[in-house]
Amino acid sequence: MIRSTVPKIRKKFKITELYFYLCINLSSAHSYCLIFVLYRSFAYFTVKDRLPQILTKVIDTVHRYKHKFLEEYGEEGIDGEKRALAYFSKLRNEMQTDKPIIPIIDDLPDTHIWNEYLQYQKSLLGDGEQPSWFRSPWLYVECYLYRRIHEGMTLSPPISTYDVFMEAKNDGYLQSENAVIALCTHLQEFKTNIADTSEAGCKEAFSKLLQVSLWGNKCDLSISGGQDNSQKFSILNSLESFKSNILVDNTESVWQILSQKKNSSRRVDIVLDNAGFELITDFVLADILLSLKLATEVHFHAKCIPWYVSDTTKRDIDWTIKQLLSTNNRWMSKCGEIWKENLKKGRWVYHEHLFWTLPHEFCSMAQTAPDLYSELQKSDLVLFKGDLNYRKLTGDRKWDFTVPFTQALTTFHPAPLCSVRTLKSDVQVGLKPGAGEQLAVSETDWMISGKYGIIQFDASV
Ligand SMILES: O=P(O)(O)OC[C@H]1O[C@](O)(CO)[C@@H](O)[C@@H]1O
Ligand SMILES: [Mn+2]
Repeated sequence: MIRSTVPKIRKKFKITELYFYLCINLSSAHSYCLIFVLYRSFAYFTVKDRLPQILTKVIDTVHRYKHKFLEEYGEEGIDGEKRALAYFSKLRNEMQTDKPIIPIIDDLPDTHIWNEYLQYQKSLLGDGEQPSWFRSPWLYVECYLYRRIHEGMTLSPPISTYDVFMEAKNDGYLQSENAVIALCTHLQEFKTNIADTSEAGCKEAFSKLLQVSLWGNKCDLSISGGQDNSQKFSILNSLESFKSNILVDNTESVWQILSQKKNSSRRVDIVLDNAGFELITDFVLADILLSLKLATEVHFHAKCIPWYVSDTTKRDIDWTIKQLLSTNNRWMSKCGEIWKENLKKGRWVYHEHLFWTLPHEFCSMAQTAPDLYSELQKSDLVLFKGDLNYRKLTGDRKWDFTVPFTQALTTFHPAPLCSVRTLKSDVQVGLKPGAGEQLAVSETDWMISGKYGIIQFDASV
């Protein structure tokens, strides 16, 4: 059991407890209710069903690419494919039979950090106990799975650099094309009249695009187990009706911080989440930040390795801009041109750091990745996109719903920051007394359905 070093936490169901109740107490009548509650935990469902489903899709993808590997690398490509498939089948078996978590054996810059973290997990258990797939914190095992998938490819040359989620990410973008067109059109048309737009009009435009970026976060391929989860229609017309689903809306504070010194140099950082439609919504937001002179530089932080199926890597950014440039839709290609130029001229800056693909909570960033922490300290506002970032911001603990966001962040205060996230896991803070409980009465899945969202700000540094 992981213990928090911070006060006022609610105990989180650990997979450990759950597994043992299921195995040992199934016949005991008094524990029946408990089993039921635990059995319904999202963590358990994720590790038992969703992660094996994702891994099965990876196996299928690598298998389907056999001919491409043969074409590209000859027989060695086939050997690589076989090695990767054997690795993934073994990994799936380890996960499904609750084998101990084993050290990472590839030789990448983060390998030793992962192995030290495993030692740390061991130290939290009793003597002789081993962390295993069902006896470890959810955040850790889920991140570990993606790192093992990366290891599986790394150890399978010559196909090592192939992104096993690339196809799903690309398809997600292509299936969202109508929504992308609507958004690019909206942005560029707004910008043609920007000089005549009042302060109130600018604020409204910003607020709208911040909401679009929020709802763009519904489209992740991890929650859907790798299945299509694209945005099929424009969300611009639905914003008004979605507004009541924003449980914490600190847009006003975000606006205040950005508009107070308009025209002076200001840096906004966006810690990106998913590629596909969500990435377009983030680019649109970054574009309006510059166009409204709310920021002079936007810094993007992406993942160095394929992660949580749909998370954005450098390849996804390049691919997305290429796609925009190659269409014959006027506004899409215009967006592509402007965004490419922004990156070239340094108005948009791309960053990668391996800390984003570690299992660590963000409150350990200052120790584990001091260079990244100092980089974020240069920012006037850091936007954290998505659910996984929220879990890491809050340490993925079962906080009381009413605990202030600033308290759940514990020591993580590099700069004013804002989480823009749809709820897809069972952690939420900063709600009004009774609000969470009331939602739970009518919608048991309110924390995991993606129907609700937050724009949650914290200014303490
Ligand atoms: O892309 P996001 O918003 O970080 O969501 C990732 C998903 O993966 C999860 O970790 C569950 O697998 C949830 O937190 C969330 O549903
Ligand atoms: Mn994601």
